[in-house]
Amino acid sequence: MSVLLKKIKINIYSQFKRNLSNNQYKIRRALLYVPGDDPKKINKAYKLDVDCIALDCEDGVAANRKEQARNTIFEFLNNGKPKKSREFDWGVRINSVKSELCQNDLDVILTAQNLPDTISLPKVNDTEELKWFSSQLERFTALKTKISVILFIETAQGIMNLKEICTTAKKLSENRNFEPVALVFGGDDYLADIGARKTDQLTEVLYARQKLVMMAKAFQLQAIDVVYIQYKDLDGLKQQSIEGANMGYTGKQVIHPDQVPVVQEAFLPSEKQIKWAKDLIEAYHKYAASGKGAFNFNGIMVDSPTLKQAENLIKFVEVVGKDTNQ
Ligand SMILES: CC(C)(COP(=O)(O)OP(=O)(O)OC[C@H]1O[C@@H](n2cnc3c(N)ncnc32)[C@H](O)[C@@H]1OP(=O)(O)O)[C@@H](O)C(=O)NCCC(=O)NCCSC(=O)C[C@H](O)C(=O)O
Ligand SMILES: [Mg+2]
Repeated sequence: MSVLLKKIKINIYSQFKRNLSNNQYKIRRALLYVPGDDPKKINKAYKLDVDCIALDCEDGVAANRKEQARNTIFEFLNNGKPKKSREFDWGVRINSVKSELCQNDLDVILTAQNLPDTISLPKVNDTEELKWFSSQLERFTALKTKISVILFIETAQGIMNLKEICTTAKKLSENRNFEPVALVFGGDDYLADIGARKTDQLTEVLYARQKLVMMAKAFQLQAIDVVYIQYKDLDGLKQQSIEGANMGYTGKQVIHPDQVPVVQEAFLPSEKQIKWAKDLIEAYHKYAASGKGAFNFNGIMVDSPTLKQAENLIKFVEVVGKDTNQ
């Protein structure tokens, strides 16, 4: 970690702690899918420096291997969360409510000796599905503490009903044993659902991609961006990751180990951006003390929204630093 980054951490650590909604905040820059029926890939994922792993029962697993996947994941859960040099999110992606595989997945996953940190629920279409899912969770007495849930929005219905879905998730979590922590934009499923044709610029999903990030922020949830399936093209991945970060996304879905460092790096602000933010915050407070709300900062007008942007950036750096020792 650079000297600059260390200084920033020391100076404003207490401020960050106050600003975070709770100490459970986990960084989720890369969310790596690992096919649940493939022990070799699971062991490989356990050795990677990755923020977030989703042992997959859903689309990474063939229809005739679903049982194999949930039983393999059950064994890995029973063996316990692997020790890594830093904290990471140990999750399972189950099948969607509509698939009719969801209940079987939960029956196996939630009766393991060790529960995952997070359940990913794909293809959430409406609040009825969420109510059904949360009522299913009530059956598992092992759930003594709230389990984190990542909601996947990847259909036209899901995008249309997004506000109600988020409102219901938050409301249900007040009395039920789960906590919504993030929204994922399942761009590939969404494309298929609306019958769009994929372009490099993703203009065909722009509205949905922006709506998801806006709604996530409105409900204090993390926003996890589309998957980049050309997994050998790391330059293209970097470019799309930076684009997502610029839109307000805090992470991205990944499918291959080589994608992990590229994405995790792309979601970190650069040293130049960190210095800009730090200098701006200092200047803002200096000018504010002398009674100025807006001022010239290196040729741009700065006022409170710009201050907030700089603070967001520094807060993000702090959370990453705390979780990853970077
Ligand atoms: C895409 C792959 C099928 C490619 O697999 P493979 O040909 O085996 O790749 P490599 O030979 O380059 O692999 C090198 C080593 O890395 C291991 N590996 C590969 N992928 C993973 C992984 N995901 N996790 C852990 N380890 C992995 C290989 O075993 C090799 O290991 P070694 O031999 O020891 O060196 C494959 O990458 C893959 O299956 N990826 C996951 C696909 C998947 O999950 N798809 C569904 C998720 S995407 C999605 O859901 C989209 C979203 O919902 C939406 O709607 O948009
Ligand atoms: Mg999908």
